[in-house]
Amino acid sequence: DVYSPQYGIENPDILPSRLTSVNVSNVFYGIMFDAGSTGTRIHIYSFIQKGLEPPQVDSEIFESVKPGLSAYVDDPEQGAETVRELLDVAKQTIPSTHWHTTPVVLKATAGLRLLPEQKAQALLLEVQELFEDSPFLVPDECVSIMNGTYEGILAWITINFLTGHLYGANENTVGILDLGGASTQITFLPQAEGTLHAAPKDYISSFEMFNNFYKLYTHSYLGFGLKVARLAVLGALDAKDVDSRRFTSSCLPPSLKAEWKFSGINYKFGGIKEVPSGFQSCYTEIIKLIQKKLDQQDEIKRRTFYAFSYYYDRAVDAGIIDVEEGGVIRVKDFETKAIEVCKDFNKATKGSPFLCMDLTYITALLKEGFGFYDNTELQLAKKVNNIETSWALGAAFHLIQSLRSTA
Ligand SMILES: O=c1ccn([C@@H]2O[C@H](COP(=O)(O)OP(=O)(O)O)[C@@H](O)[C@H]2O)c(=O)[nH]1
Ligand SMILES: [Ca+2]
Repeated sequence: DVYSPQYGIENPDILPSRLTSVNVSNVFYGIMFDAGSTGTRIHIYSFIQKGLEPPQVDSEIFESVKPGLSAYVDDPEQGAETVRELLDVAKQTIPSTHWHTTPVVLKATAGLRLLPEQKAQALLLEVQELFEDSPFLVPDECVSIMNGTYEGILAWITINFLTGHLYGANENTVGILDLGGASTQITFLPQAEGTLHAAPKDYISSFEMFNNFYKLYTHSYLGFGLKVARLAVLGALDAKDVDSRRFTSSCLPPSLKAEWKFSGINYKFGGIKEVPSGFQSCYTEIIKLIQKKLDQQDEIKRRTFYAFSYYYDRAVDAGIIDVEEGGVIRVKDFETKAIEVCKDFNKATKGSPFLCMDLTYITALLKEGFGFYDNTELQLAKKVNNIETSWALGAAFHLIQSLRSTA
């Protein structure tokens, strides 16, 4: 793909009619749907652009519904209905004069990647028909499954844009860690020459955004998202006799018997009374799923990483960070909390019986998977400057850029 952004006046189709002079600030909108494995979200952005400068984000409206599209695997119409509800928010918030110039796009991630191709396509087709019947601008490939490389790159673009690292000097860019329900991404801009050589070839991707060129290290690990990892720990992934079995793990309260629904399937699960439960046995269980499965780069131990999605949510649930503030933590804070939670299931797992397992998984993923030090600092952030930390903003920028270059 080659992107050649052209700022300003080239494309009357996607810019508001007020754009007649490059000296005037211009407002325009973009709608990005994130069809994740655990939920569907709409991001409605308003952008301001001055002259030939790259666009700035003015504001974001964010709404979400659960469960995700993949839960409607056998009822695509109902799945599209959840998207319609969110699209109504866009109609309520974007001035109708701008509807026909506002692009609407949906990108699905790991939940749909894991479905049989035909079922995923049926869901996407329903959504596409919905978009085509809407008053918004519908670009080519308005509805698709995003590849994991883009998921990482676009989240990296978002965070570095929001933290002011995108233009000019690249030395201080930050890395990103995204932990979804079904997949997880790591992305950073290598500074060490050795990283570019040591990395598997397909982990290095070149990307152009707003006339800057980036050579990024990025990879999406399918099946390593938090919720699919739970199924892996329980031995329930691809199990045949799901209805008749109860899946167990030492990462769960020993006396627990419960049910859990993911991606439309109901799982019976519980703890084990016969063997010792707790952090050590849980960690041993989980390490088997992680060891030697992920690429490790030495450089990441010394770089700044922003971590969000389930890294953030579970840190909040565990009381490591404040739900509004986020903050800087160290990798070992997840481990310390995991040990505490796994020791006293009754005390600490109110809310979720999975907290011990999830914190232990996150600890193992960071240390044994990516190879972070105990002392590596992580920036936990849900929003930066009031905008969601997610690949969606990067995807909206990318969309604007590609619409302009093909106009
Ligand atoms: O705009 C968003 C989108 C997702 N999430 C978080 O992402 C995780 C869920 O991942 P998702 O459903 O996107 O799964 P994926 O398809 O990425 O594996 C949860 O922690 C959500 O809170 C978020 O914080 N903001
Ligand atoms: Ca996601």
